[in-house]
Amino acid sequence: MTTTPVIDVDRLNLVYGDFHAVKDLSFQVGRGEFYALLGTNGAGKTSTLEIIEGHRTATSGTVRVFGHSPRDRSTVRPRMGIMLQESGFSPDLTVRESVRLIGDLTRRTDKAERVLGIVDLTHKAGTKVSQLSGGEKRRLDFATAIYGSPELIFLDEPTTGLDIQSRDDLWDSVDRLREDGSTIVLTTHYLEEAQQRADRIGLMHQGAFHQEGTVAELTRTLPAVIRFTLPAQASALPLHARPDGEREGGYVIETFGLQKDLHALLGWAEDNAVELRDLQAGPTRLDDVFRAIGSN
Ligand SMILES: Nc1ncnc2c1ncn2[C@@H]1O[C@H](COP(=O)(O)OP(=O)(O)OP(=O)(O)O)[C@@H](O)[C@H]1O
Repeated sequence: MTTTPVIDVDRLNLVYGDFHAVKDLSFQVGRGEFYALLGTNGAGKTSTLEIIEGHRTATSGTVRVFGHSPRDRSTVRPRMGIMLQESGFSPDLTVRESVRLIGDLTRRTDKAERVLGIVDLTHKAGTKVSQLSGGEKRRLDFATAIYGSPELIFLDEPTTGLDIQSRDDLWDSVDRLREDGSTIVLTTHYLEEAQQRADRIGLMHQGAFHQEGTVAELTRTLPAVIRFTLPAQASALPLHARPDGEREGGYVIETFGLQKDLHALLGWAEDNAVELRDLQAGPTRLDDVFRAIGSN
């Protein structure tokens, strides 16, 4: 990376009592990057993010955000938007007051009406937080994170509890922020959201990286999969197909040469006048990379 990274984590360790939660973790996030920090439950993602966000002190190691210590709040906080897993808004404040409070805290300038419009909460501006639905609270969290269009935005499980339309709207807003140059750090258990958007993924397990890289780099460690169903009367099997186990008459081909094997399979079906039903073919999904964590 030629320019100073927005986030620079070097041999970070965090110990809770006698439990080593984050172990010698090092990674960087570049300006404008969309970085997803993913992992199994208890892997250490939240602990790591809390240190980067300045909410928690590391046991050892160095963390720099925009070249500064995250504990240097007055320098760093105005440049960060944070959407935590659980919002900490006072239930007695109205929606508008909550947004303005974050504005005061971060010393960013913006209009509450603008961000409330983005998350479709304009009509709730005068409503108390305690009277919002779960999804509306989540949208308020997002509105406060993007108030003043910060350079660096942390999204911790941003779409949990959101309906499809709200999810799409949220990702549209994130896309626009990225076009304007914002850096995004995402944690989520909805892996397809990360798979679709992240430039790079840090996949944590038991306090350390299991893998780090682009989606393509992570998924190419496992074979692509072709699935299909054969009619009962089919006598021979194509290529190295094996029974699916989950579907009667279903077969699976695992391959590191997807295009070549798919071509061969279609040729075999043509030559043998066999109809391949429910044919699906595609690269490994991030879910499969996750499932493989425990097995290697
Ligand atoms: N305050 C604490 N005191 C002691 N142990 C803690 C504390 N906070 C977290 N832990 C432990 O540290 C480990 C990492 O927790 P962390 O919340 O960072 O994981 P995570 O990757 O965010 O998990 P999840 O996906 O389940 O939210 C867990 O085993 C957790 O039980």
